[in-house]
Amino acid sequence: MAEVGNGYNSTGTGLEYDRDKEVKAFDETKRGVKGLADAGVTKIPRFFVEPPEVIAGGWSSRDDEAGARLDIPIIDLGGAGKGGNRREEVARRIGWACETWGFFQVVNHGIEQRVLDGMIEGGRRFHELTDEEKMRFYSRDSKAKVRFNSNFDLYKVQTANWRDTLFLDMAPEPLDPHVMPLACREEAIEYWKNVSALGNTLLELFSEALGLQSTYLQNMGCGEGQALLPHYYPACPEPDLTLGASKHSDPDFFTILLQDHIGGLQVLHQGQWVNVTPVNGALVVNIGDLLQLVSNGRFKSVEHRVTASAVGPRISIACFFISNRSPFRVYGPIKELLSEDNPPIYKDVRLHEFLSHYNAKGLDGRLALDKFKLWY
Ligand SMILES: O=C(O)CCC(=O)C(=O)O
Ligand SMILES: [Fe+2]
Repeated sequence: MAEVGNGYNSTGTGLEYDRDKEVKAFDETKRGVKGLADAGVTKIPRFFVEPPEVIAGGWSSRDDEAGARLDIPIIDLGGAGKGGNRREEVARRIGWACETWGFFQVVNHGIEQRVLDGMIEGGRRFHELTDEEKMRFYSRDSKAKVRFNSNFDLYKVQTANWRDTLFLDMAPEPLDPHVMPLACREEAIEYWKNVSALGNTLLELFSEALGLQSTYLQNMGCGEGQALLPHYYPACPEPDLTLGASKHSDPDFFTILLQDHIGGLQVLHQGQWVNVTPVNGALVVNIGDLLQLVSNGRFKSVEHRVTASAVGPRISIACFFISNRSPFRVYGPIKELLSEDNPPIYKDVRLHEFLSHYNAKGLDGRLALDKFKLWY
């Protein structure tokens, strides 16, 4: 049967379309999605086309019952430093946000606007390098501490995302600045110093919100590893057919995200997609699967996605807070949080077991943590 258009049902079994070959050819250009956008494609390749039901239902902000626009909580961190007059109140509010939304934005976080703007511009500069300069960093080797690619899970997933990413593994081993692209080196180092300090403050606040000693989560190594990911979402010629990032939850303890003014990030809240409206100067914080696991399900790792847009490029910088990657380190529900009324719902799991599960599946939107649930 002849294949029509670029519909999802064109699965690559037809004579005219060899999906694997097309995916490989795309990868081998080492130009990423930006290469397609720059070439002026008016139709996106079929392996980017999502089934319509995957895209449906989420283009606008959800309204609450009173008709007001619903958005994730915004938390003012002013006065929330150690000994600050708002510390307790802020810890409580963060605890509430982590239990109900798994996502919130922070303002008055102490990182200068200049540093935020510099990081966005650095990310832009990297992705807008000439193909030749950028290609030198193209790699799918997850051991490479600096790597650029499009769709880290390109060969594992059904449908690719309209996005390119630079990965910078900043910690626990310090990253040699000389291996970082000059286009964003200074900006990334400065932003990372600031964002890792904010990460430490958040870990203290998360600990306090859980009723634990301030240093509890830090002592568990929750923020020892940090990866900085400048993402680039080019303008898309057919934004209704694909996504910038598929529905997923983050396989880390938590993430701090800096986004530009374009928007497109959506959070799944009570079964509906809620837009995360860009707020100038704010940072988005979300709980990852490992914090859901160690908090025994109290903090929620919530699924999110990024829509594609005809307007772009959109730039965002994710900072993943992971552990020190010692493969045999075991994470499980924190004993102090457990009781007869709150028995463990997750198993203790070795980090390598946890991560290999994620590496095998890519961003596929399934609730990965369920695999580590205890059977009752
Ligand atoms: O770009 C965004 O807004 C979200 C990125 C994201 O979800 C991720 O890096 O895990
Ligand atoms: Fe994410």
